[in-house]
Amino acid sequence: MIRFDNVSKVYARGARPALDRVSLEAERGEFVFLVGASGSGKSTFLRLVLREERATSGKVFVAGREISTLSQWKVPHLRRQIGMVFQDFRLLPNKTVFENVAFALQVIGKPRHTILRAVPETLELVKLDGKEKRYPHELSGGEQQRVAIARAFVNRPSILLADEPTGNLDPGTSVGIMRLLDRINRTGTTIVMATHDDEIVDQMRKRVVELVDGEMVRDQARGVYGALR
Ligand SMILES: Nc1ncnc2c1ncn2[C@@H]1O[C@H](COP(=O)(O)OP(=O)(O)OP(=O)(O)O)[C@@H](O)[C@H]1O
Repeated sequence: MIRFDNVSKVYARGARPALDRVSLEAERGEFVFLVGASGSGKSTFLRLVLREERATSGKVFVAGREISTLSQWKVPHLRRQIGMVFQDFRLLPNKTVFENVAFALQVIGKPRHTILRAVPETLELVKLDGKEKRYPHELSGGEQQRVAIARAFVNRPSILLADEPTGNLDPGTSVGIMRLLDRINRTGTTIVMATHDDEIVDQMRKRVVELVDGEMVRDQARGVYGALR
């Protein structure tokens, strides 16, 4: 589903690579934690999958296509297959819960009847049915993140990328968010989650990929946050 072949990313000439010869394959339906210190290259990895950046060298494959050479006009089609969740939720403050989720379908031209079916279904999945009419400021942080996840998933993408989705949440709320991501993963969605949350990584026992200064130093099945020594 996602494959990196010897991928490097250098942002400015002369600077050290943000990603350094990374090779990795994530199959359909896998759950991968990306861990590493601040600046180790986690967000760069996610941006390359989304084609927000292009690899300086190496090849990036997403859903069977080599995307580093994908022409710009095909990028929106690529992004429809990928949902993205952020630490800071990024909801539209002047839209209700329903409208925030519906908007993701409107911008890709889905018909009204699809929206009226898919949005309630997805809000039920994230357990926010009954709160459709609330505005983001009327929700807790955990609820806002559920809206953001509903928005990312409403189009049923094959890949969900999450950049520190529990970074602004307390431990109990984070566990709830992880249960939800786990449920989404079980529908066959490939998930790559960048995180600093050691407790969550240790609880979930999923594949762990660790980056240090852009290099992949560990790829561990059913892994933990810190390497076992
Ligand atoms: N747009 C950019 N231009 C230049 N350098 C960048 C850019 N984005 C990231 N970098 C550099 O690339 C390296 C990797 O950054 P990246 O954001 O991928 O790390 P990260 O692991 O996601 O960090 P964090 O955990 O703090 O989010 C860092 O040295 C950073 O300064």
